[in-house]
Amino acid sequence: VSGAAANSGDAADLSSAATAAKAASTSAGNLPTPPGLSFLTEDLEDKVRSAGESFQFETEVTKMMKLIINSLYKTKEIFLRELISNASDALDKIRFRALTDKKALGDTPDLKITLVADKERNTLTITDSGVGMTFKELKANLGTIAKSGTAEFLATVESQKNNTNLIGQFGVGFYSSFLVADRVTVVTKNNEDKQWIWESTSESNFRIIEDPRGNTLGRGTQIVLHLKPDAREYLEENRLRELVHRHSEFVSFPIYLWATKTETEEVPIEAEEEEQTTPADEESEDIEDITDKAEKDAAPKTKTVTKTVTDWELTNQQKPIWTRRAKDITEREYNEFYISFTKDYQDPLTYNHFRAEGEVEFNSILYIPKKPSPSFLQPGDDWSKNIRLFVRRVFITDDLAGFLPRWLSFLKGLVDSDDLPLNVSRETLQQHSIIKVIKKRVVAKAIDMLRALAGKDEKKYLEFWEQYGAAIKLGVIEDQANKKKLVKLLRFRSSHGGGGKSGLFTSLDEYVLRMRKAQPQIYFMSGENIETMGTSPFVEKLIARGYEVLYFGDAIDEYLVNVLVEHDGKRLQHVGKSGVKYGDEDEAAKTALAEAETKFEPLRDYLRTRLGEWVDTVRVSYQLTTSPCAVLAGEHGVSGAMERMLQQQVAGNKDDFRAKMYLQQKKVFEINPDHPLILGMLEKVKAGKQELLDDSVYVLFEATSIASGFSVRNASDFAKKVEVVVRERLGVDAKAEATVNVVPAPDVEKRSKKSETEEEEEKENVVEGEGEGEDEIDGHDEL
Ligand SMILES: Nc1ncnc2c1ncn2[C@@H]1O[C@H](COP(=O)(O)OP(=O)(O)OP(=O)(O)O)[C@@H](O)[C@H]1O
Repeated sequence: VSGAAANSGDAADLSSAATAAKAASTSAGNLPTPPGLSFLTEDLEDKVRSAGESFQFETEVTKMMKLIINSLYKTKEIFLRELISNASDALDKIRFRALTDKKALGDTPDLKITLVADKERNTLTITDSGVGMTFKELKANLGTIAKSGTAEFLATVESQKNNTNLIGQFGVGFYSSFLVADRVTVVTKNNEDKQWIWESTSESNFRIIEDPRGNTLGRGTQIVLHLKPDAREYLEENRLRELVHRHSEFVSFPIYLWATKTETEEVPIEAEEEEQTTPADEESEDIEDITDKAEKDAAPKTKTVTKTVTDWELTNQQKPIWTRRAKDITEREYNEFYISFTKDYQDPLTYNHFRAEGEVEFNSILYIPKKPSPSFLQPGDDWSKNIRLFVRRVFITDDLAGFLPRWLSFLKGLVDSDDLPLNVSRETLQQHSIIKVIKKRVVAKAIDMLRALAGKDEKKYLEFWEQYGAAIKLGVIEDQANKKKLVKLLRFRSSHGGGGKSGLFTSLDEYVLRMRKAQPQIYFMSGENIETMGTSPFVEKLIARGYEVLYFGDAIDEYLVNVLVEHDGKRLQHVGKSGVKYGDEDEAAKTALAEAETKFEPLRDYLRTRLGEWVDTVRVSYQLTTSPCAVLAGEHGVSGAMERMLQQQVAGNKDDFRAKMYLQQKKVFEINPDHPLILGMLEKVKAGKQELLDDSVYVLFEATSIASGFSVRNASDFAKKVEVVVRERLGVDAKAEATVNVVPAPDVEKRSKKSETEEEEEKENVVEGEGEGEDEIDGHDEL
């Protein structure tokens, strides 16, 4: 091959380069060239470098490449999984197209992936007969980052430097080639275009040239990786075999490795060889002749020889795992399939493989990942690609927006339908009645899977609950049809079994089983953490009496109780809200309460007036034990946690009248008739000394509100009143003021006005300083 001719650049040279390439393709590298594949020659690659049109990578791509190289250097091997997965996607696309366009497969009907390692040239070549790329696609797909959300992803990963696991959760795609290669050449041929060559050395640009050889691929894409010195292991057949088994076993197209193997063969023994081994003494006796003849007949006519042959070796199974019988598949196979299918870095938490029969027939495997995606249940999360749809083993789409309800956005898997037509259009797919039935069945099966897990393996279910509990709660709120089943999957921390941090999880059914005789309500407390909920005065009393209280600590719980209302005929009752009933209140207790109400009437009157701005009901309660009083939300009011959420809502939208209305609801103030403080207050009121109580009552009310889970209304007022009360307690004059000794600041320093150049210089220094890292905080005036 003439390098000079190939480099000179006119049309005649291109055709000579093409002939040269074809010739070289018959003897490339150390192995015989695989039949049916042609490779780029070095001079043709030189040609691309010198004559190809140059393009800049999008900045995002350069960032992505750097990130991949810096964070995945320890798991370089994933490049092969990524490239095979791209090849498989491209094969899926052409297979799908061929469903409606018979000519799409043309002269390249074999759908396959091949791997060829060339030790001499130090290249690994991955070829597929997939859909290929047009010039436009090539330039866009391998030069920009088309996927929305990638910028966001880049920011997340960058903020968690070297978080290999995080980056592993996203397919890193084609750019992972640069983990092992310092130069990558891509040859591609799409039915709609000519064959193109793309080339890059991972710097800021890439080149594209029309392939001077014409169409050598038929259709598809060939990726040539020029391996870095430390990536030579990927030239070893064994290593490649092992990687395909580990990461790409379940790719549904055949993956062939061009490999050597030793074969043994029986070959006839040559004539001379035979002579050497046969005694031929012509002088011998007849009798000996006969023996010799017998020996000669018995002597082997063939021998075993071993020889090395090079051939395509099929490295993967391809029979889709979901079409096999569940009892023949090991857990390991399910897990490996999951990893290759989702590109997760760890095994799933659980899975369900089933065949639906009846109205519609389909196979499905559903998986629950161990950890949800970082954007799980966040605004903007997109889970439309979580379920892949196949029709009779043919991949149809992985874009099924609306297939899974939001609460199931963590579920991953596939559905392979026998009933949908193969040429179903992706656009109208969602409206297809069969899809609607499949959807329903999948949701039902997912619920079954969770119920089975909860019933079979409580520990694992709680592991699930810790990660996805909010999703189940969301399901109860949003999925009316499945609400009943989902309620059974709810778990809450409870005062049963110790409370506090060790508070065990319980289901509502278990709670109901433990309910006391005549107990009419399921008691719960809400708040930010279990410690404060567990020590609130309401909970305290209930626990002291032997009742169980559930702790609702998630923001979503506030919405949940609005929808849940009751379970098994028992109303859910916030213990910090008006309306708690025990069911054992007898006539005697009722009379005692009525008497106490009358006894405390003067104090109740006084409190209603003093706290009238915030409280509309003051009542006596025997529900308090050691606490003198408690603040509750009225029946239509909201808990402290909800109040804070609403406050934020109002801060963001001043016109949110509904939220404002809730916030304006007055509270219920309960007093403990057996508490000495309350009795003392009653005495003072009866003696007409209310003014002595004014500040203390206010302080008591605010402090009790805090203990009951609400926030203090006016912190500075509260602090002032606390001071008043403390002064009283210490006998310090209420009007005495602190001696203030104000030290005046030094005089203004005289400075001359800065020249413009000085100011510019200063600005530049500040900008430079900002770029130098977070530690460099010295010298900032504010600090
Ligand atoms: N072998 C191939 N044949 C055809 N097109 C390809 C091939 N490899 C890559 N592409 C195209 O280039 C695009 C970008 O590939 P890349 O691997 O970077 O991302 P991706 O495959 O879209 O996503 P992922 O991150 O899941 O791999 C692909 O979407 C596809 O359109």
